[in-house]
Amino acid sequence: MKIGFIGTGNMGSILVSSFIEAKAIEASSVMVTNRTIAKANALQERYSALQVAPSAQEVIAFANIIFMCVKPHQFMDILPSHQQWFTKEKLLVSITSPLQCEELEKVVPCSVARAIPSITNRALAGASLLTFGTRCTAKQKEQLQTLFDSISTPLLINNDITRVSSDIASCGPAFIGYVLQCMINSAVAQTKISNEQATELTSQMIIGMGKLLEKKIFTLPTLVEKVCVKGGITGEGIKILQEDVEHVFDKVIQRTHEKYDDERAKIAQQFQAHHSS
Ligand SMILES: NC(=O)C1=CN([C@@H]2O[C@H](COP(=O)(O)OP(=O)(O)OC[C@H]3O[C@@H](n4cnc5c(N)ncnc54)[C@H](O)[C@@H]3O)[C@@H](O)[C@H]2O)C=CC1
Ligand SMILES: O=C(O)[C@@H]1CCC=N1
Repeated sequence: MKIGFIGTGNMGSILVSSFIEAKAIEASSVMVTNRTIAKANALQERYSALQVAPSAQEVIAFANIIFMCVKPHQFMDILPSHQQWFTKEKLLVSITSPLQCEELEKVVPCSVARAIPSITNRALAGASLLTFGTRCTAKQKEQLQTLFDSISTPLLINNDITRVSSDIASCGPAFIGYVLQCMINSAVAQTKISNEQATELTSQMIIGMGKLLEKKIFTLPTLVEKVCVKGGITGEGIKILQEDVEHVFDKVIQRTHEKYDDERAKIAQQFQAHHSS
């Protein structure tokens, strides 16, 4: 199985590194390209057998599975002009949420799937979100599922919960990372703890919490209950969080969905322009 990557920015590079390190693919079976070729060359420096191509055409011709790791509005810079290279037996995989498989199937003749990764996949952990287009064969589904099994816990999802699932699985590390950084900043500003000490304690806390959940020792609600000793100190802190944080994610989720709708509208225009040209 030969795998191609168009776009080796943040997520393209993370997927290449994770699949190779999980031994799901051999570096010699990978070909990548990127608009700024230096980013693709950086991957070759790490994995010498990996091939770098000067353009998307070589990658599509080489690979059975082609990951499109560019931003949503960049898809139409590439797909229409490369239609003849996406021959029927190939599988195009989009890693971005606003594009739906049905839309991509109208632009390329091959099979299409969507696999939204998470930065957590770089540690061969976390979830990924899979959606298969109508042309995917049983073999292609199995191949993609196996690839993502090696670096994550893949979940099959429908279009109607794509955005919210990606909010949790893919944006979640940024959201929770931001909240934890706020806790560190407040601790440093209000007490004598150093930034280094607060950061180390926070890192160990979140790693430990992840292990509790992984080992299914506690669920999130039982964990909160166990730490909140009746009449104790944690409960006082929780009261403040109830006032200020309880509904904050209503707003976060509303905002991400608004942005998603904007992106989908722009994509619809791009696709409309393509079909009527
Ligand atoms: N960053 C994250 O945690 C996640 C990102 N994604 C999705 O991954 C996609 C890419 O995101 P990032 O990797 O963060 O963005 P990025 O900007 O780091 O990477 C995009 C890459 O595509 C390259 N590119 C653009 N046009 C090209 C073309 N015509 N030919 C070749 N290369 C081209 C750019 O040079 C850049 O290196 C986005 O659609 C995003 O929604 C999905 C899940 C998580
Ligand atoms: O397309 C998405 O939903 C992901 C989530 C983080 C960045 N892009």
